[in-house]
Amino acid sequence: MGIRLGCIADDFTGATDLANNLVRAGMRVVQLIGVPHPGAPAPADADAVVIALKSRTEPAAEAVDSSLRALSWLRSAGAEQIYFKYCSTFDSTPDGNIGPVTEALMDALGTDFTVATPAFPDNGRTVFKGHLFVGDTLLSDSGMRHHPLTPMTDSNLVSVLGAQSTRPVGLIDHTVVAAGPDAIRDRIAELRKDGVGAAIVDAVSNDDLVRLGAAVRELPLVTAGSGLAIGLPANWGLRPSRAADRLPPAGGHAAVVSGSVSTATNGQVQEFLRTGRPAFSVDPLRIAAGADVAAQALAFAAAHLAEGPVLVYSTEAPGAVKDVQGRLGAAEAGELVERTLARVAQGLVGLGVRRLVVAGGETSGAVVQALGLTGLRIGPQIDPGVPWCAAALPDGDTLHITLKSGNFGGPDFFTASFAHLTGGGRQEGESV
Ligand SMILES: Nc1ncnc2c1ncn2[C@@H]1O[C@H](COP(=O)(O)OP(=O)(O)O)[C@@H](O)[C@H]1O
Ligand SMILES: O=C(O)[C@@H](O)C(=O)COP(=O)(O)O
Repeated sequence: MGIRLGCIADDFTGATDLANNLVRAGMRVVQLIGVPHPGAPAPADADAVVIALKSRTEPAAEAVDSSLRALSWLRSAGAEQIYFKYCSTFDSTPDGNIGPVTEALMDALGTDFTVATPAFPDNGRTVFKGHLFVGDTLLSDSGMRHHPLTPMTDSNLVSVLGAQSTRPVGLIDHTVVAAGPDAIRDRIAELRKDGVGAAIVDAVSNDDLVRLGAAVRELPLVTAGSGLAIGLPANWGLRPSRAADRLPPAGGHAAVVSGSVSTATNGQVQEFLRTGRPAFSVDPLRIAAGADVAAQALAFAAAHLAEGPVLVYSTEAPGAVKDVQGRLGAAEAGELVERTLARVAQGLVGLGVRRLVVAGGETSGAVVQALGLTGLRIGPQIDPGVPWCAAALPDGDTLHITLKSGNFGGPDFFTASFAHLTGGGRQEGESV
């Protein structure tokens, strides 16, 4: 039998976030890094496969191409329904990539309608009357308005998605969602008749997502943040279970690599620094000036790894990031930092790090690719949306890794996360 749910995630932290929610809702999930070769067999015993792409900030045509290749592989693996996962803060630009990828997947699947909701109430993302809230504030008032690559300045998702789509975008509002799956199905039929291609769906609670999950059972394509995942496994008779989240015991040194400039990550870096633990700051302007910052970071790490987790970070507050972008260009600065942090991660593994926290979706993509990881096994949840994972390094050794979405995780995530791993991982002298 093939897989049931085939998922395409537009970044790597988003992929583990989705896999985590599916596992918790009872699915056996395999996460693959990038699109497998066309003939590669589907993993045995998986209910869902999540293909992690780094397509969120690619040019739209490239994002469409990689998403369609992922779709083609997932269909050949037997997927009965496709889930396009994007960020719970709807990270995108007027050029895409949520709209273009959604429409390309719809065309390839021969479907005229899909739903769109980034709601993830467990992490404070709710959608009401089509407007996205991050905690108590509108998206456009949240830290996301300063995002270096995908600044979000409009909270009205009907207009945000509309600007990226050729088809009309509609709304399934909360009165309908609250009325249950039949009411949602009726509204979908109505919107379809009006020629609407995609509808933003309100959801302010997990119950809303469960109702939506039941209502979209027959849709070939759903698009969402990771929240909708809690409502889908039940469509195949699956129930929540903790059996799927056990990982092998962890060992080796611990380190954190942070290229996220999100508000929550800034707080986590500040908290780590406040505790006086070893931390190395990566300055993009020094990289641009030709300094071998990766080598310097690794020399620092080598001297401090025995003390406990070492942090290497480029995380800065919005003002400093804007300044760097003004001098180097936003894309260029991003790439420069990602390349450096990926080299740092490679070097850290060379120094014996086997428990690695990576913060930021783009950063995670660069790190995971540089480490040559091809798949992740999903382990226990640290905070909503963030699980520990285990991966085989190219030499066969096991690396425990967590890919932390920028705005997820508690203030002490960079130390508290390590306590969620079992095994004799702690090093002598380590103070976590
Ligand atoms: N100090 C910095 N100045 C400019 N750009 C930076 C800086 N630090 C990180 N970046 C870049 O900003 C982007 C952050 O994106 P990401 O890793 O997805 O995390 P997040 O979305 O949480 O901010 C990456 O491309 C990263 O390389
Ligand atoms: O849905 C989410 O918020 C996350 O899964 C996610 O995709 C976050 O991306 P980054 O903020 O770039 O880590």
